[in-house]
Parts: sequence; structure tokens; C-alpha cells
Amino acid sequence: MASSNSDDGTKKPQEGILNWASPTGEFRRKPSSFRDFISKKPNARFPPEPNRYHLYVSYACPWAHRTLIVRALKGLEDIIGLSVVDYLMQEKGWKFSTPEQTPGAIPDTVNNAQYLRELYFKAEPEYGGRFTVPTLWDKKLGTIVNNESSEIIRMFNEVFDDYLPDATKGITYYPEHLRAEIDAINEWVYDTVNNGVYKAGFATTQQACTYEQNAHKIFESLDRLEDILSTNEFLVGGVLTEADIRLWTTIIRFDPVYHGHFKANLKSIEKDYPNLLRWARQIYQIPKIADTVNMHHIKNHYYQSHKQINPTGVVPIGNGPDLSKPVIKAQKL
Ligand SMILES: N[C@@H](CCC(=O)N[C@@H](CS)C(=O)NCC(=O)O)C(=O)O
Repeated sequence: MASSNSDDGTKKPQEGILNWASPTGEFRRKPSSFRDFISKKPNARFPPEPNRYHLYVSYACPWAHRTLIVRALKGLEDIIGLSVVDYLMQEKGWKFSTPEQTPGAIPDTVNNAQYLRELYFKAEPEYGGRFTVPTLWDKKLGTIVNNESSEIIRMFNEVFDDYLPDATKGITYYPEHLRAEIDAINEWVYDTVNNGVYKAGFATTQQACTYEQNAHKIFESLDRLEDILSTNEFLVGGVLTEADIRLWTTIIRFDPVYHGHFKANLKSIEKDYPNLLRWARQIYQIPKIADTVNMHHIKNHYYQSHKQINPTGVVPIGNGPDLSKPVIKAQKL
């Protein structure tokens, strides 16, 4: 990380790890730094191999949650290993804990790291970016393959099929004939919903380009999504695709976290968006999905790690809508 000398001559981070807003009060997400691909192409540096790659996630993080879901749906649990960081993120970033210390945590048995940042420095000693989850690690070359969730889910979706049983081989969440439509929806959903909640929540000024504008955009997009789901079971093509998975991890965090913590409180999923709620329940009830949701990690991470937003660290009692309730489909579906 870039550093500067402080008054006492010691090195200090130029940009506090817990300080996300720019000087203008606007939240700007930095692009992910490791962008290699696991590929079946001849002589690929990272070919698909069982038990070669390891995934580092936080249950709290909506971006990492996407990768957990695709790993589960594709049945890659025995092919790609998993570590889960502690929900609490402090000055040194994500930390590993034992399940005794923090139920749900899975320590780093691959690198025996205490903090996620150690992996980034192993991969690149001069690394100057953020230490983010998800992180996809190559045990053979001892480096990070990729730390961008949208790319990790594409790899999981297709490159390990040779190692899967016939029942799951070839199942895709990015079918060729729907790609243009999926890409188009992903683009505005990313900007105004997935990242939109962060832009509203981390804004440190009220007006234009910061809090208010971004908060309004979230609800314009939720209204648009509600409309799509009023006549469609899923976002694209009547089947579960990557577009649903990417949106879903934000929607299930919406009422318990973003509504209060990120001040996205014009409407709630449970009270104001019946079709988004039906769709959220439907996906939650797909086998294996519920196991990827850890609401304790989600709530405790946001409310306890972002002390600039919630200095007391008090965590609200609500968990959002009960996603295990029966799915009631509208007649139009
Ligand atoms: N664009 C990345 C974003 C990942 C990301 O921002 N992860 C957050 C957790 S939700 C993180 O690890 N933040 C740590 C930090 O920025 O210091 C992706 O989709 O993978």
C-alpha cells in the first residue's frame, strides 16, 4: 500500500483502510488488481485442476457471496477449497479466526495466514491496492489468480465441467443465447444497486453525486427490477442466471443492512417489493443456497466494522424478511 512519513518519522498508510470516501465525499470503488483466468487453452498458466485452487471469502461480503453460490450450485466443493474470514474487519483488514473464536470462520490452512493481506504480499511484494475478498488462490504457483467476483463466477461456471458428474456437467448460469441480455442487466444493476448501495452508504456529503442522488437511483432501479419480476420468474430468459445471482446477494442484505446502515430507506424489500421478495425466497429455497447465507456475519460485519458510520457498533435486531416462507407466485407467472 502507498505510504507516507508521518510527523514522528514512522511510515503510515496514505489512505486508511477503513476510510472509503474520496475528499469530495464520493465513494469510488477501485478496480480489482489480479485479473488472470483459469483456462482450458493449451499452455494456459492456470489450467483447471481439482484441488489446485482455493477460494477466500467473507460471508458478509456480497461480492464474495456470488462466488460461494456458484461454487455450491456447480458442485465444486470438493474441487475448490474454501477459507472464510472473520466478519470483523479492522485496521489490518480481513482476519482469519478459528470456528471456536467466530462460528462460521474457516482458517487459512493453505498459507497459514493471520490476515488476508499476507496473501496479497506473497503474490506481489510491492502490492499497493486493497486487500479484498473474494480472492482466488493458486496453490501450485503460490499466487493470486483473480480477485474480481464477476470473473471468478464465470470461471467456476465453465472451466471445471470435465471434473463434474454428468448430472451437473454443462449446467450454465451464463448461457450463450442470453449473454447480451445478462450483460445489459448486469451493467445497470452493478452501478445503481450492487455498488449503488455503497455509493449512498459511504457518501460523506448530502447532495449531488453523493448521498441523495445515489440513494434515489437505487430505488429507481429496484422499481425497474420489480416491474421485470412482475411478469418474469427470473430476470432473464425465465431461468436462473448469473444476473439473478449477482443481484440476489445485494437484495438479501437490503432490509437488514442497507436500509438502515447505508440510509437506503425510501422503501423496503419486505414491505414494498412483493415480486422481488417472491424471487428472493425462490432463490433462497434452491438446494444449497441457504447454506451460503450467514446473517450473523453479514449484520455484524457492516454494523461493527464501519465505525465511521456506526460508532457504537450496536447491531440492530431485525434480520430482514423470512426467506424460508412459502413462495407465492403472482398469477401472471
Ligand atoms: N469488485 C470486487 C469488490 C470486492 C470488494 O470490494 N470486497 C470488499 C468486501 S465486501 C473487501 O474485501 N473490502 C476490503 C477493503 O476494501 O479493504 C469484486 O466484485 O470482487
